[in-house]
Amino acid sequence: MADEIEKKTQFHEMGLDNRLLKAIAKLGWSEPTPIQEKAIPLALDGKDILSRARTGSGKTAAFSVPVIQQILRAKKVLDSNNKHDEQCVRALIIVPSRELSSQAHFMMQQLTACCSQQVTCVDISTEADPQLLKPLLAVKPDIVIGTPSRLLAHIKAGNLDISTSVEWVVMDEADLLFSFGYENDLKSLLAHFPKSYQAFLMSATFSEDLESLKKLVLHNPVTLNLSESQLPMADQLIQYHVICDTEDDKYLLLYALIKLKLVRGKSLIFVNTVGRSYRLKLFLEQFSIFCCVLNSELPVNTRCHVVEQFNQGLYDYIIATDESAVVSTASKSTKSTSVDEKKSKTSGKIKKKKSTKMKEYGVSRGIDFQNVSNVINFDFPTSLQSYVHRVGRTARGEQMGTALSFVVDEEMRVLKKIQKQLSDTNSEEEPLKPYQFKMDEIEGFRYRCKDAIRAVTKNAIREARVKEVRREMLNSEKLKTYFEENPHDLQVLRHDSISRPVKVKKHMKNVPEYLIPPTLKSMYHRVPVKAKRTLPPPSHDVKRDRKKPRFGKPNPKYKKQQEDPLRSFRYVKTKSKV
Ligand SMILES: Nc1ncnc2c1ncn2[C@@H]1O[C@H](COP(=O)(O)OP(=O)(O)OP(=O)(O)O)[C@@H](O)[C@H]1O
Repeated sequence: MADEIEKKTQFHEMGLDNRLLKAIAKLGWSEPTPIQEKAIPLALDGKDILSRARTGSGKTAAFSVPVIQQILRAKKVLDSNNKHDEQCVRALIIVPSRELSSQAHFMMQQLTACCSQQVTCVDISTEADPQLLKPLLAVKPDIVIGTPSRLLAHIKAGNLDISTSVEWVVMDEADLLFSFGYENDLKSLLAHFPKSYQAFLMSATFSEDLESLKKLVLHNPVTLNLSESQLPMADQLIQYHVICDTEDDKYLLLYALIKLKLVRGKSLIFVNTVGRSYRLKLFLEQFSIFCCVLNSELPVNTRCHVVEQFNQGLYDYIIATDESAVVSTASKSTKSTSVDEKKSKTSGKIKKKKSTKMKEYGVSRGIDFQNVSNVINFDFPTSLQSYVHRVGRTARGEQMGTALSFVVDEEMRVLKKIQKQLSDTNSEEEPLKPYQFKMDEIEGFRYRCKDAIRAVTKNAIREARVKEVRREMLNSEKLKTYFEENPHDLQVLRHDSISRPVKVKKHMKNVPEYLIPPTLKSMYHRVPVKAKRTLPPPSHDVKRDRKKPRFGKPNPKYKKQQEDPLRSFRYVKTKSKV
């Protein structure tokens, strides 16, 4: 029987260079993920690949490993022929956003840690001015990573020539390249490609855009469409939904879950609009629950900074806005109603607005937030795609994760739809299990909660948004010289940014004993009170806290799960309101 079980190909059986194997070992990866196991050998065999694998399944390394391996191999051949001086750009990694560019660069750096002298890599999305990166490109790094527009800008500026030397082209998050509005840039870029090259298209979803790209870029490709589910299995990712009677109940529940330490570890909280992200941030801050916001309004520098700080453990909570879902629904309904159609035909403005929004599609999409224990859908997403991408920010790689969705009456229809779309035909269980929580047990919190909701006025939200802009100005490289010459302006700006739109209420930081529900008392006191927040705080490491299962194989020794209140919560198999 055991012989029948197909043996998994390990990294060391793929013919990889020792330096690469050493780097993989350093990352603590004991075995390849399914997409890596399939894609790496095919790529090393010279095949073009179109690959779809679920979010968080290790696609970045699935193309990075073979690219590095082939560069090492090519260099070995050159060395043996004494052609040491033939340095050139050999691989292009094309990504749809600057965040993803620096992420792919970071992964490349980690994988080339033991051969960084031999394989060089540059991320050209860091600087807007092509001239600033000219010296870095002049030495012809082996791998160049960037967005289509930045690559094109450097080609046009004469800093980069890809017409003869490039042997490997990768398009990561390929389906987004078109929806981010890069179609024309991509087509122009293609005109600079050499006649023959090996190409990989990586994506978490198959779409029409991907089909178009496939025709443009790939030659006779192998299609890898991993038939795994869109999200990790229930032993790695546990999904709950909780029905809230009113909008205020969402605030009450989140506040109580965090304060009662039922939500532990780093969490991403998703809302549907930018305004709501500031509203929630200001609400939570009154209870000394500090978090940062991530939305498409923020400049890309700030967004990268937020992700960096979160990954370093400076914050435990990010409130992310995922307008993509709202926008795509809006565009669909525009198509389906004749009245709206007329409107969009007559009003060029509407169309324009839509396309800029599409460019901003999902600021969190594809981002590898590190060690996220929980994804909380404060607002329920409006499509399956959006749900999958949000929830895919947790339980990444081999880690465990929990997704908890708050649902009010108006969101019930979408919940029902997503339950159906995600359900396993062999099981009667709903994928998003009902999270049993007795709201009346936290009634005592309601008075404080109402008070805090009231304090978040429209003015306070506007001030919070302005504050972000001020902060951006303070961090701006471009304004540095101006502030050096005008120190008074800098002082005023600094002073302004200290004030808070809504006051932190110190007495609301702690939960008095009488508010703790009797059923939760023992659990509440078992969890050690966090050390006073100083920067950097002790980051909550999921790896440390939770024994992880290997890919596809749950770890039987996994015990700590029972200690995490969210994961160990028992759900009752009664039908929810859905
Ligand atoms: N073989 C492996 N073993 C364990 N962890 C891995 C392995 N390969 C990658 N990882 C980790 O898994 C996480 C997710 O990887 P990656 O960002 O490449 O996923 P992805 O498939 O590109 O996701 P998305 O579609 O959301 O961008 C990363 O933190 C990475 O370090």
